[in-house]
Amino acid sequence: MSHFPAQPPVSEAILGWSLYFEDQLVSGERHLLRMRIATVHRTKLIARSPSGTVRLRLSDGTRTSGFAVGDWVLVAPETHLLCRRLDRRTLLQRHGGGGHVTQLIAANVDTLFIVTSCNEEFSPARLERYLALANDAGTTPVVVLTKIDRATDAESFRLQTEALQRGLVVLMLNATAPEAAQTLAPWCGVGQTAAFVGSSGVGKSTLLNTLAGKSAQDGQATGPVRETDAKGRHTTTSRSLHLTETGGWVIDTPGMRSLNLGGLSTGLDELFEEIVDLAPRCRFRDCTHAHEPGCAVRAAIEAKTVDPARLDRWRKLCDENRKNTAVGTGPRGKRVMKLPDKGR
Ligand SMILES: Nc1nc2c(ncn2[C@@H]2O[C@H](COP(=O)(O)OP(=O)(O)OP(=O)(O)O)[C@@H](O)[C@H]2O)c(=O)[nH]1
Ligand SMILES: [Zn+2]
Repeated sequence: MSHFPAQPPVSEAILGWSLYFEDQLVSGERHLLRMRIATVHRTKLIARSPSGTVRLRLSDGTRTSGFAVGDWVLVAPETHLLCRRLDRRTLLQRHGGGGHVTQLIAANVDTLFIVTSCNEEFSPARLERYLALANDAGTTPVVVLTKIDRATDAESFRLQTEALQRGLVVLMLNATAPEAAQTLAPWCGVGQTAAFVGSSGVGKSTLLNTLAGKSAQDGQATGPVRETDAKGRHTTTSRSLHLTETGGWVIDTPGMRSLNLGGLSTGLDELFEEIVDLAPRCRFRDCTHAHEPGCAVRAAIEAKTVDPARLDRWRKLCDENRKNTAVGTGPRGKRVMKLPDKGR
């Protein structure tokens, strides 16, 4: 029924299999095939196995929305029936906003390449959202600054980016140059998985094609499956897993325009460490760093060791996260807060 272009055979190690997943197998599961979800559609799941790509058979009632690109699954050898999803090492997920639906972006991702350009597209506030997402998912964020060939002040973009999180790796490149693959190669080694996020036009597809050794014609521009949305428009909705020339995997994440934060645990603390670290030195344990005497954060702002804009954005993101973490029900304007449903 479905036809797929021939895929080169790969080993399980290249596919990203590790002890973390091996340890989850129970007796009676060793004969099952181990595959990684390559694309998630509304009614079907496509998986990558060491020998190629297959469409999985799903038992009645299986909802594809519970799976993410990059997931490891166990599959019956002959029938290709999906038996079980293994626990994820990392999970990138997006909050729907308004407190409701969480959308799975990708699973078992080691590195999140956050792509932005050295031009007016650059926004510290947007980068912080992606960083919080990466931190919370357990993935390593790497910011990729593109279009350095068109910028006269690329260095200032690098400095601004490095100030966003302690120890943050920032790469600078021209996405259209072949050397770009070399710059990203340390995060794309055998068995490693990376995902790309960023606004439209920053160079994600260009980088993905370079890493996967594809030309623009057979690459990402024509790669994703197009589906028709509710308004009859064609939108690129599917994320997919691509093998890189260095033995790693990259996942593109089309259609991520806005990024609402919600349900985060430690992601924001890691991002705003310079502020969080100071709080225990404030006179009051519940200091809001707004007007209280003896506030260590305000003192640091006075001393110019903390950027006041960071304090503002930290507050805003914490508020947003808090608001979206509890699900609002009841009529508008009179919100009854309740905790998110169990087992989601
Ligand atoms: N000069 C230069 N052009 C670039 C660079 N990065 C991307 N471009 C160009 O910018 C345009 C958009 O790049 P894409 O790779 O399609 O951007 P994208 O992030 O995949 O965008 P979407 O598919 O809309 O999400 C293309 O014409 C690229 O050739 C760069 O570093 N330097
Ligand atoms: Zn304070």
